[in-house]
Amino acid sequence: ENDLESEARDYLAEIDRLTSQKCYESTVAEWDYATDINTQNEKAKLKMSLELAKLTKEIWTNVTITFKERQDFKDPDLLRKLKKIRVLGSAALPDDEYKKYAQLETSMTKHYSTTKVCPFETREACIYSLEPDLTKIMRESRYEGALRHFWTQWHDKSGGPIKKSYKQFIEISNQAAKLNNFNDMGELWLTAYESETIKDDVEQLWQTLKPLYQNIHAYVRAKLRNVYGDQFSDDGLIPAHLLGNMWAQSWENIYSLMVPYPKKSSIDVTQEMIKQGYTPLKMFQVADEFFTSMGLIPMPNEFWKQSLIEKPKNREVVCHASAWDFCNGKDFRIKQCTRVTTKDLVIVHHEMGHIQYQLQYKHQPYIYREGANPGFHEAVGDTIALSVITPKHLRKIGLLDKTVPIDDHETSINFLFAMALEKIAFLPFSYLIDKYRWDIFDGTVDESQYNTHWWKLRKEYQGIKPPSVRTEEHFDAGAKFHIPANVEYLRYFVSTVIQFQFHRSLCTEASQYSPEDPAKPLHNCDIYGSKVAGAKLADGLSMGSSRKWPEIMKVMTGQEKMDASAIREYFKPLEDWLTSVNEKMRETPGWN
Ligand SMILES: O=C(CCC(O)(O)[C@H](Cc1ccccc1)NC(=O)c1ccccc1)N[C@@H](Cc1c[nH]c2ccccc12)C(=O)O
Ligand SMILES: [Zn+2]
Repeated sequence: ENDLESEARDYLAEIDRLTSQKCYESTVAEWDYATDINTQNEKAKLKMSLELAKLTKEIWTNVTITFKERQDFKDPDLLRKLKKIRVLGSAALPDDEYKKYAQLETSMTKHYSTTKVCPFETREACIYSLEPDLTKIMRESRYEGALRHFWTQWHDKSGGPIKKSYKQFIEISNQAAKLNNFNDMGELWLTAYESETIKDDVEQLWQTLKPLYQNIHAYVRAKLRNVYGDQFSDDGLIPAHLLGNMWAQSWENIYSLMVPYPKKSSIDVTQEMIKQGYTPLKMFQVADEFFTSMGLIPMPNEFWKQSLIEKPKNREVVCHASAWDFCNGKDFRIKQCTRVTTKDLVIVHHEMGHIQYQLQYKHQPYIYREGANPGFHEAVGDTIALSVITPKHLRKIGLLDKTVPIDDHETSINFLFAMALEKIAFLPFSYLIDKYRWDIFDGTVDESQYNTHWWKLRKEYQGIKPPSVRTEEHFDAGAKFHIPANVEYLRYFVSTVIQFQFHRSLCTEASQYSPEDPAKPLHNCDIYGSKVAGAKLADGLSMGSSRKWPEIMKVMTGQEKMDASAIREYFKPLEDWLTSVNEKMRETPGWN
């Protein structure tokens, strides 16, 4: 066998040890900063981040010089590892450029995480935070003036001030991409999907699901017009501040304004959770118990000791939820400013899904300790949450009264409608975030058009409009965490589609669903306690990114492709109901 090949294998093993140690130190510094935003922690974080970048670049240099494109290497696994190491990302930048890049990203995220806004119709101090204050107001308030005030305050104060930084950040990002032999950073991001056709595949999925979205949009528009009549004109658009969410990305919070069958149950168990004295810790324990009921890995002791699951009172933190792998196979944490709500119970499962994935692949070499593609990582927790949120499961854990009927048609429509407000409404949003950034990265749009382009896409894909006049003084995309924090977003669109494929496959495995059996519809499936479903999920997750994702998709679902058949099957009863109801209301789907 080629002795250079065995030398390469030994070097890669050495990389594992070197990188894991530096990764641990850098992640600790990152955690200390994210859970206590101050100058000292910021400096330490930036210092460690630069050191990790230097090490990564050193390894890349050795690999590319010593083992440059060796066609004679036979071992496919070795070739896969070398190919992955070659994509350096921002670490390709020269030190001073890298420092600027890291500093910009840190300061934009700090700005987002610490922005405060002023109260409505009172003279109180301007100390309202996004979490929990504005999130609660956008969820609960039905007072249009207040919704408009807090929407405008947040967008003006969080986005506008970082516009210049973002422009610089884009430029340095593209420099990094070019150093990796890509045209722009958008292209580099897409390499994570290892597919020539990912953009076309996503566009195709969107075209398939767009009619269902437009049906939901038409129904919601009609119902909101009944409540906020004067806000509506005949342009067919929905004002963005009326959808129960600061970014109009998921609409489940306005369910109570438009329940299809009001006499039947709903899946908003927030009141019941409060009544039963639920705490954030209890929510995490309930989630952990779901995973272990399927034979999956329990959260380790470190997790319970080190996680930060409530917003501290005495210091600034990055409240946007995240799940952390400290690269040493032992230390895993979640940081979440948890509130006792149904939505946060779903988010707890979402975050714990990330940790479960990290636990499942922790034995993999460092280079493979990631999702099969970024969408897989986002889909794990959401797939579990699809079972948790069913009336059947909520009953099992005592959050839905046993006497409440759950198998009749009306209850199903109520449930599917609530799920569509979360999942279907989310599709155009999760698609346009990166379409927007691809257009900036590839130069289609420059900073003089940042806000115009944002609202062009928001209208075209979501059929929404801003509640107040927006100009190029503003930077409304910057009001969404993932833009200042520079987190790729296509992963959530991919996740929304594939989580239903995972759900259908695991439900079949758990004999909770069969296409022929009308008594076992997909939306009623709860895989809780199914060891066979757990084993199938673990098989896929434990592979990390050691194989191309279609191979792992096949292990988990029997098919290799992303396809919309599962999500369409899940929502089919609702789609039929919506079509007929919209016709009766003479509500024509779509907008011009
Ligand atoms: O952003 C999140 C959750 C945060 C996260 O878990 O995805 C987090 C984002 C993040 C990435 C990088 C740095 C900081 C934050 N991702 C992770 O923690 C994570 C962990 C391991 C691997 C990959 C990502 N959700 C999206 C939308 C979303 C998708 N599914 C959901 C379910 C419930 C609630 C929201 C969502 C949002 O809020 O717009
Ligand atoms: Zn996530």
